[in-house]
Amino acid sequence: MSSSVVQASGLGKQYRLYPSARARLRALLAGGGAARSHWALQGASFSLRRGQCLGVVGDNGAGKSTLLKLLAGTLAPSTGTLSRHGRVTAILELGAGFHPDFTGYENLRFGAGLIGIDTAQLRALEPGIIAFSELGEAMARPVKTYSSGMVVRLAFALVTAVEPDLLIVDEALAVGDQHFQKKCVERIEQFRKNGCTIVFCSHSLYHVRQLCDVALWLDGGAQRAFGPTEEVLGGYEAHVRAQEAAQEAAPLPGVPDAAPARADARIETVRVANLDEGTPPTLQGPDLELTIEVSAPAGECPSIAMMLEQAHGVGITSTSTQRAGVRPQPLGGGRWRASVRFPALALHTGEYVVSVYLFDASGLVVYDQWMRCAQFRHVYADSTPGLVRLAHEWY
Ligand SMILES: Nc1ncnc2c1ncn2[C@@H]1O[C@H](COP(=O)(O)OP(=O)(O)OP(=O)(O)O)[C@@H](O)[C@H]1O
Repeated sequence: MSSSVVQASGLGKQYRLYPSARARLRALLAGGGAARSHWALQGASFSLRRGQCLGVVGDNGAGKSTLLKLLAGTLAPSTGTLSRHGRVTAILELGAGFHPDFTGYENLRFGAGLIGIDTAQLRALEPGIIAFSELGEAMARPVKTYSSGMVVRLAFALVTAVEPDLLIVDEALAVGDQHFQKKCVERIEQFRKNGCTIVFCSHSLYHVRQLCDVALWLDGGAQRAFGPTEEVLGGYEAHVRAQEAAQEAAPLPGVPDAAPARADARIETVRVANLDEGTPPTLQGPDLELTIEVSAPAGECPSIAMMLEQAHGVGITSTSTQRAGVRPQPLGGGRWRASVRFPALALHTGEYVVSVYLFDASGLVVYDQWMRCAQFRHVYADSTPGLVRLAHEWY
């Protein structure tokens, strides 16, 4: 038997938007009408095994909540199929189903029935639920007298009283105080250790990195990527940076404009070693190695330089043969070659670009420049946040 707990195929949710409530009513009564169709989610396809933790990421309005509600069964899909195996518990809009005039005890009984806990089971579970919620005598008060944090505590304690096969968690946990958040995360972690499958939606990429082994990136309702967390978040972070830098491609700092191209002084080829066929290609292996061939005016040994920067972000480092005190290798006929290697490239997972420069012998005149001429993806196995791994020691 397959160990898949969730299997989604082509899952989509379409809403019909009407210009006014009156138009909506008219459409309901008479059929048709001027509805505009809006796809909150389209074509989500993935499967999750027992014990996997999925992080759902994306910009505001990307369709994350819609996907979680479909998985939880509180929304019906417009397209596609979804199969779920075992007990499903959703921590969505926590406490939204509580009745404000009922006491904590009454809401507990009422809520337990809704999530399939019968009276005998609740009797056994109730002391543990109340202890976890830390509500004590407040349980006898109407829920309308509770703070939002107290409502979340009661709801979380109830819905997690029985360990599910699939746990769906949205950002509701951000409501509680730090002490309670920690308890919630510990309980979720415990479930996970016991083999529970978890779907977790968050704007905090840090938490997605900490908790999830797979991630799904939604963009405008469409599934952009699904796979190992670090690979998906790398793509999503590049997208976020691209949006931030959308207006201008920042010029590289400190490099003057190139002189008009001359036939006898130009960059001929730039080659990055060990790239695969992807778009962008991924660097295979830990080293970044670049080989540059140029033409230079007769009798002049040029300086060859390169700059490495984030594809959508900051410059990282630059180096030149002149500064390094290295003479490019003469190939004859005014052609020169230089190679540079960054052993065990000390960058975290992300997309990077290389620009290459040809300077005169003094390193002052830019003969030619190939801006952002090679883009690649670098994958570093450890998912620590940040850009670069600096040498350091803890003591
Ligand atoms: N009931 C609804 N009727 C019409 N459109 C809706 C409805 N619910 C959501 N949408 C739309 O569907 C899209 C996806 O919404 P959703 O709430 O799933 O996004 P999200 O990724 O969870 O956003 P956020 O991060 O801001 O919570 C949005 O454009 C939203 O306006």
